[in-house]
Amino acid sequence: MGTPVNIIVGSHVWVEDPEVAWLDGEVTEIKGRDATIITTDGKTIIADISGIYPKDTEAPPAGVDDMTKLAYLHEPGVLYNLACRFSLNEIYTYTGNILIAVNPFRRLPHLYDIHMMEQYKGAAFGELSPHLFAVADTCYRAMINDHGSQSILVSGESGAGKTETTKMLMRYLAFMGGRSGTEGRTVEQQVLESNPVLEAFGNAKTVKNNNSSRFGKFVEIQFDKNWKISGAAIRTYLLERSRVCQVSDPERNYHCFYMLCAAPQEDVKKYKLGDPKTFRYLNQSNCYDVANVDDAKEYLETRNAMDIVGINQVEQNAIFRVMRNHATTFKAAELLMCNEKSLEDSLCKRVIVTPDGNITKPLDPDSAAFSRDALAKTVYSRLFDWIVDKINSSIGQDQNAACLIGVLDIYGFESFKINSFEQLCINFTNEKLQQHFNQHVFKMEQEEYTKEEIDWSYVEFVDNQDVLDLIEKKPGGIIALLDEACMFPKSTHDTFAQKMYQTYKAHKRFSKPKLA
Ligand SMILES: Nc1ncnc2c1ncn2[C@@H]1O[C@H](COP(=O)(O)OP(=O)(O)OP(=O)(O)O)[C@@H](O)[C@H]1O
Repeated sequence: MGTPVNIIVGSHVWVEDPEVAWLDGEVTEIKGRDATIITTDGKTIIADISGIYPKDTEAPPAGVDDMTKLAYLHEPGVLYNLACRFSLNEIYTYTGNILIAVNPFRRLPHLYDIHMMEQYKGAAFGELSPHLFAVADTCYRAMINDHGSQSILVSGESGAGKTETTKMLMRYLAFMGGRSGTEGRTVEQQVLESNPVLEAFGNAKTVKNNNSSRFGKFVEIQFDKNWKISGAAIRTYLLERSRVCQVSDPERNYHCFYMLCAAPQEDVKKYKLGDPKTFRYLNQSNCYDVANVDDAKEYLETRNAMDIVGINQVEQNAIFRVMRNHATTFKAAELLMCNEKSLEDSLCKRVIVTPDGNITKPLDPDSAAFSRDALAKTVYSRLFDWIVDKINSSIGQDQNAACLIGVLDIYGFESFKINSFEQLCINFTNEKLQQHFNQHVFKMEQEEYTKEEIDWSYVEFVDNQDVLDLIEKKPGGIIALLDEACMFPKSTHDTFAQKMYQTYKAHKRFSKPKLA
């Protein structure tokens, strides 16, 4: 995007650098497609002319508060602008009506206090410094003025600050639409207070974030005809199930397991607990503690938060009993309140149905371990859904709500050394969101330009419809192929991979890995 410019000898440019991403410098020579650049820090770099970008030498040193004010809107220009602002503690920057937040990794309480909220209340968008309160305020006013529901999408990679941002957005909406002087706990208080419970069961320490949300969340705040909050609902998506049985160093399983192991003595006895190092699902990683987190204290706080969101003592007991089902089948059966023999049989034996009757066959240890893990994952994810349902019924929904504001806090794109079905789902979701974004920002903008007969040929963007088709098309997409493969008893990972290589041989969005 931006105005195309010719790069000539003497141009100030950005050139890619493997260590610091981009370096700025001056072009001293151009031979064919090769440009020689002397960087500001004295390096000489020869780069292909298509990979260098013009630098705006007249840009203000403090950066600009809206990227649309940049002379050149390209990656190095955007990053440099964010860096200039960040060095002055300005963590927010606009791109039109989109807000970019850079994680400060330290508390900035003055940014979010009540005085700040007062300032943004009713201020026109862009009038004050970029801030998430401005986004929430615009959203609230748009709901009132257009009488229409609104939503805010919070996206970014793990650790970028999505959950913190979501919490602040909710605080602002509660500030605008909350009811004062109501008896008991208000809807908005309950929504905010449900965070510690959801985080105990849905968050874990990962490489990137000590408190990483391992699920997506859509919080719907409902408003009545006086534009006061009248109900709320929390919907969750894609809880990472594999973490329940598989954790690699230096990550942890879900926080609640470590909290439970650090519970007071009477609870430790009741749930037959012990040192986390003695549990298979916890000891696959050497990480048991998180810096500045006291699991014993968190346990008590979580129980307290459960009281607040309406999960009673009997239910809390049941939750912790179910969670603590991974040891021997004897303890698991007792805690799950089921018959020990039936549980053992269902994990260690397989029933084959034949015309002459059923044959029961013992499973080999690997297959039995697979059944055990499958049970643990299913139980945990159902428990999580149950907790979310419980919170929702305790908060209460307003069936007659006039409008709602939704805040979506969902995983960003993920690419690990080993990626599973979970990453496929997460990345597919993000492709969908990307398309929605494209449609919203670019396609609508182009229509506006066409209507006003303005040339928009320079507004380029990559349409990802072909990526979506590759994954979701019925029939022929990857999900459809996988569905089919799951129905063949003889399918293996390998036969499925071969099928994909063959089907998508010529697809430009699909490539076969070089190593098997
Ligand atoms: N606005 C902020 N002010 C101060 N600290 C912040 C802010 N945003 C994020 N942080 C810090 O960064 C950490 C990670 O942020 P957060 O958990 O919101 O990331 P996330 O994008 O939701 O990550 P994940 O996808 O892994 O859940 C927080 O625990 C907090 O310490």
